[in-house]
Amino acid sequence: MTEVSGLVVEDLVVEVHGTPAVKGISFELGRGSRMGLIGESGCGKSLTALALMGLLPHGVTASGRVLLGGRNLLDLSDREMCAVRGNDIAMVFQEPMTALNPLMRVGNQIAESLRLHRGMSRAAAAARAVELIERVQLPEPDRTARRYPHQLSGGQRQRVVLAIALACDPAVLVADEPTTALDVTVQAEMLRLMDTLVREEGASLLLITHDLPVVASICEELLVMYGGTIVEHGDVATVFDSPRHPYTAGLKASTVLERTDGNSRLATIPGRVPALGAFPGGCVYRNRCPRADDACRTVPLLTAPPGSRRRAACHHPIESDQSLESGKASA
Ligand SMILES: Nc1ncnc2c1ncn2[C@@H]1O[C@H](COP(=O)(O)OP(=O)(O)OP(=O)(O)O)[C@@H](O)[C@H]1O
Repeated sequence: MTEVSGLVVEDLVVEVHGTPAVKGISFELGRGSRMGLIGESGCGKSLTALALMGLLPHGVTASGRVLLGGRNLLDLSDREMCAVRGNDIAMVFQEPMTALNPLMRVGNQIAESLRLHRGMSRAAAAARAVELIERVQLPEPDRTARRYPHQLSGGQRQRVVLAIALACDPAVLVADEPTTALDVTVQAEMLRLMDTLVREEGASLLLITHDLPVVASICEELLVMYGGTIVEHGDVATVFDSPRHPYTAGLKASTVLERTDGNSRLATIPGRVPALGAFPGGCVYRNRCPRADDACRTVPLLTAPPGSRRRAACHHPIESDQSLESGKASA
C-alpha cells in the first residue's frame, strides 16, 4: 500500500450548475477505520463520493479540501488524479455492469489497473489478476478471468469490481451502495467479503448506504447526511443510542433487533423508513416551495440552520412568509 494516512475532508462544497448540493461538509476518515455515510435519497452522498474520486460529471464542481497523503485532491490535474485514483483511493459503484467494460475480459480489466499503476508486465499482471479473482472468492479463477462481464452474475460482477478496486492496495476504499443492485441473498456475502478484505488490507472504508443495519454491521463510525449537510457524526453505537437529528431518530425507529439461532442483528422495517424530506432542519424543502416543479424535485434545496425560521428554501426565491405558507398548503 502507498504510505498515505487517512482522508481528511474540509468544508467540501459540491455545486450542481451553481446550486450547492453538498454544503460544506467536513470529516476525517482515520487510517484503517470504517465509516458509514448514511442519508436519504438525494441528500448528496454520491456527489460527495464522486468529489473525493475526482469523478464529478460536467456542470458539477467541488471546492474545499480533500486531503490524502498531504495533497488536496481537489487541486490535482486530471492526469495527476488518474494516478491517485485506483492507487491511493478506489471506489466500488452501485451498479457493477456500468463500472465494467462489457467488451473486455474481466481478468484483463483487473490486470489493466496493475499495469497502469504498478507498471507490471502483461504476464505478471494477468497472473496477479487470477490471484485477485481467487481472493474475492470467485470460482475457477483461471476460467473466470477469461469471462466477459455479461457471463457473470450480478454478485460475481461486483466481486470483480471489488478486485479491481483493491488491486493496487488503496489506502481508502469508497463503496457507494455496493450491494443495492444485488440479490438479497448475496448482499450479506458481498458485505462480509468487503469487510474482510478491507480489514486485511488495512485500508480505510467509506461505506455509503441508506441502510442503518448495514452500517452497524461493518462500521465503527457514522456520518448522517441530510439536505447536503452532516447532521450527526460519531461512533455508531452512540449515534444509534442517542440520535440528535429527527431523521436519525426516524431511521432508528425503522430498525428492529432480530434474534435468530442465538444470534442477534439489526434489520430494517421497510414501511417505517422516514419519508423523503420529512424532517425540518437541513432538508429538502420541496414540499414547502411555492413553485415546486421538476427542478425542485431534483436539486436539493438550501436550508437555514435547524430550529431557525426556514426562509431560504430552494433555488426558487421565496418572497414572503405568505408564499411559503401557500407552498406548504399546495404541496
Ligand atoms: N449530474 C447531475 N446533474 C444535476 N443534478 C444532479 C446531478 N447529480 C446529482 N444531482 C442532484 O444532486 C443531489 C444529490 O445527489 P446525490 O446523487 O449525491 O444523492 P444521493 O444522496 O447519493 O442519493 P441516492 O441515495 O438516491 O443515490 C440530488 O438532488 C440529485 O438530483
